Amino acid sequence: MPNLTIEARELVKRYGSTLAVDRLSFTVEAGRVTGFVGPNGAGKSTTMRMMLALDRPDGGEALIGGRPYTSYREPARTVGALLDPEAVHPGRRACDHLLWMAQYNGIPRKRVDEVLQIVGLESVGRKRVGGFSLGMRQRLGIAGALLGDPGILILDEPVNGLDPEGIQWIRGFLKQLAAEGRTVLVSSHLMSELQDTADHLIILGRGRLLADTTVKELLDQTSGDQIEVRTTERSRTIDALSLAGATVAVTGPETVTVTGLTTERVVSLLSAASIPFTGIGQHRASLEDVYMAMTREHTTFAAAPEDERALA
Ligand SMILES: Nc1ncnc2c1ncn2[C@@H]1O[C@H](COP(=O)(O)OP(=O)(O)OP(=O)(O)O)[C@@H](O)[C@H]1O
Repeated sequence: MPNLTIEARELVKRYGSTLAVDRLSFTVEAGRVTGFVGPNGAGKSTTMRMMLALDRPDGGEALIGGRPYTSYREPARTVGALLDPEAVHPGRRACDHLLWMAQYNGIPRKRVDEVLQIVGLESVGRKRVGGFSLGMRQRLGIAGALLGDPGILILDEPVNGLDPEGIQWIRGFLKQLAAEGRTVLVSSHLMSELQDTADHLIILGRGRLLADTTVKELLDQTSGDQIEVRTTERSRTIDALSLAGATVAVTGPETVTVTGLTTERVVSLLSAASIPFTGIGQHRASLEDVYMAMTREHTTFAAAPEDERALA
C-alpha cells in the first residue's frame, strides 16, 4: 500500500511581522474527506502552498506520502492540487490548458478528454477559458488536479463560487474520491460548506491548530448537557434557573439554553415558580455554532505581530 498521508510537522511561516502559520502539526489520512477550516486569514492557503513547495516554511516541514513534494520526479501522479482557479490564461481553450499541463507532467493526451468528462466540461472543452463562469473554472481546476490520477488531492476552497447544483456535484465527487481510497484535503472558511461532506476536520485559527477531530466527536463534545427551553417569560426563567446554579444563555426571542441542570430539575423549578414554557429538550449545537464559538477569538483577518502575541 502506498503512503497517501499528508503531514504537517511543526510548520511555521512568517510574512514580515505576520505569523501566518504557527507550529502547525497534523496528519491527513487516506480514504476520507478532511475539511481544512478556519476564518479568512487563518493560514489555510499558506499551509497548502507549503505542502506543494510553492512557499518555503520558516520552520518545520510538510510531507506528501512521507516525502517532501520536491523529492517527486512526477509529482502530478502523486498529488493533484487546485489552488487558484483564476490562474488560467483567459485566451486559452480549456483542452489546450490541460494538454499543456499533461505534456509538462508526462501524462498521455487521452487523459485530457477523460478528466474533462469526469468534471462535466466535455461539451465546452474547446471553448476559451475567458468565457467560463467561476464555477466552470473551478471544475477546470479540478480536472487539472486529476490529470495524473493522483492518490492525494489538495483543494483550496473548491466550493467557492459554485451554484447549488455545482455544490451538490462537488460534495458527491469529493466523497467518491475518498471512497476510492484517496486522500482528500479540502479547505473552506465556512463550516456549512463542509459539514455534510467532511468526515474529519482540521480547524485553524490565526495559524494555530484549534481542533483535529471527527465531525461527530466535535458535535458530541460540545453539545454536552445543554437544555433548550422555549418560553415567553425569558427573564423570569433566567432568574429562577440562575438562582439554582445554572448558566443560562439567551439563544432566541423565546428560547434560552441552560447548562448545569437536568431536564427534570428545570421542569420542577419552572413549575414551582409558575413560569409557563411551551417546550423543553436537549439542545444540539450545530457544527456552525461549535465552529463560531471555537474561532470567535481568531477571526481577525491579520494575525497579530509576534511581539504583541508575546505580551498577550
Ligand atoms: N504573500 C503574502 N505576503 C504577505 N502576507 C501574506 C501572504 N500570503 C498570506 N499572507 C498573510 O498570512 C495570513 C494567512 O493567510 P492565508 O491566505 O494563508 O489564510 P487563509 O486561511 O487561506 O485565508 P482565506 O480563507 O482568506 O483564503 C494572513 O494574515 C495573510 O494576510
